[in-house]
Amino acid sequence: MVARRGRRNGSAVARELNADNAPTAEIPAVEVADNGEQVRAKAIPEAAVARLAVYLRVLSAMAEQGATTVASEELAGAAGVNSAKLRKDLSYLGSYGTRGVGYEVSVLVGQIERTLGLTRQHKVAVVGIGNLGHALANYGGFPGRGFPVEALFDVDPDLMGVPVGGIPVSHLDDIPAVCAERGISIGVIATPPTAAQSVCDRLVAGGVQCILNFAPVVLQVPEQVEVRKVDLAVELQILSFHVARRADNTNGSHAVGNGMVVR
Ligand SMILES: NC(=O)c1ccc[n+]([C@@H]2O[C@H](COP(=O)([O-])OP(=O)(O)OC[C@H]3O[C@@H](n4cnc5c(N)ncnc54)[C@H](O)[C@@H]3O)[C@@H](O)[C@H]2O)c1
Repeated sequence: MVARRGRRNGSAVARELNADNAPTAEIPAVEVADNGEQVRAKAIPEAAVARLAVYLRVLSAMAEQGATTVASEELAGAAGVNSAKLRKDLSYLGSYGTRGVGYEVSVLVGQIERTLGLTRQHKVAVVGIGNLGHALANYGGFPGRGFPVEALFDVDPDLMGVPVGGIPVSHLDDIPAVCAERGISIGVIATPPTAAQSVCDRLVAGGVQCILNFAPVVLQVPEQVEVRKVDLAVELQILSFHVARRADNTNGSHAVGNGMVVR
């Protein structure tokens, strides 16, 4: 992950957080002390934060199937990481498991949810209801993970009032009022790049604290607003790099038997 900063209107900064996982970026974890106060705990590397989200998905599926405990090897295998990395990641939460038993699924789910700030719902608005926006608005998997889509915006007159995934599309100009009224905390930008900055400004004016940006453009935001940029082309380029590296026979994957590897 790369954080870029730039100046805007004097004190405001441009901040763009890319979706790749450079090992240096760290996120301070927040813990709840015995007296209920939130205290800063150990910083967690950005890449580990991304893996925590994967562990949570796997653990939630295990809990649904009735599992109460899980061995680190089993959780690591299901999450596609090696168990040393898993144990290191969970140690950031102060979770070390019990020898011979492993981790208590419900306890670990609670710890990861608290660390990722998932103990409350984050309402999402999607702006730009074209190909990508339609897919995101129709995707049923977000609400169950704590991210209900509660508002949709576009400028296309043909889309105004039309429900997509059950939510009627509103006009771009209504972003600040609707976001403030519905308590939207995450804005997803799926507009053409030329429109992305003005969309972003409206989301920020509506009190949105986090932006997930699919448009291929760097956004200027106030310091307190978090931006993540999603670029599938970059992911494909990273895959291409690994394929090229494998062709050179220099990759460092760990064999775990039967020719399979975990990463
Ligand atoms: N990051 C990725 O991996 C990835 C993948 C696919 C697309 N994209 C990007 O996502 C964006 C959307 O792609 P798409 O294929 O859905 O495009 P699309 O043309 O199908 O949809 C864009 C939508 O944005 C709306 N729009 C235009 N100006 C607007 C404005 N000012 N305010 C609100 N809405 C506005 C249009 O009416 C349209 O409905 C593009 O920027 C594209 O480059 C990124």
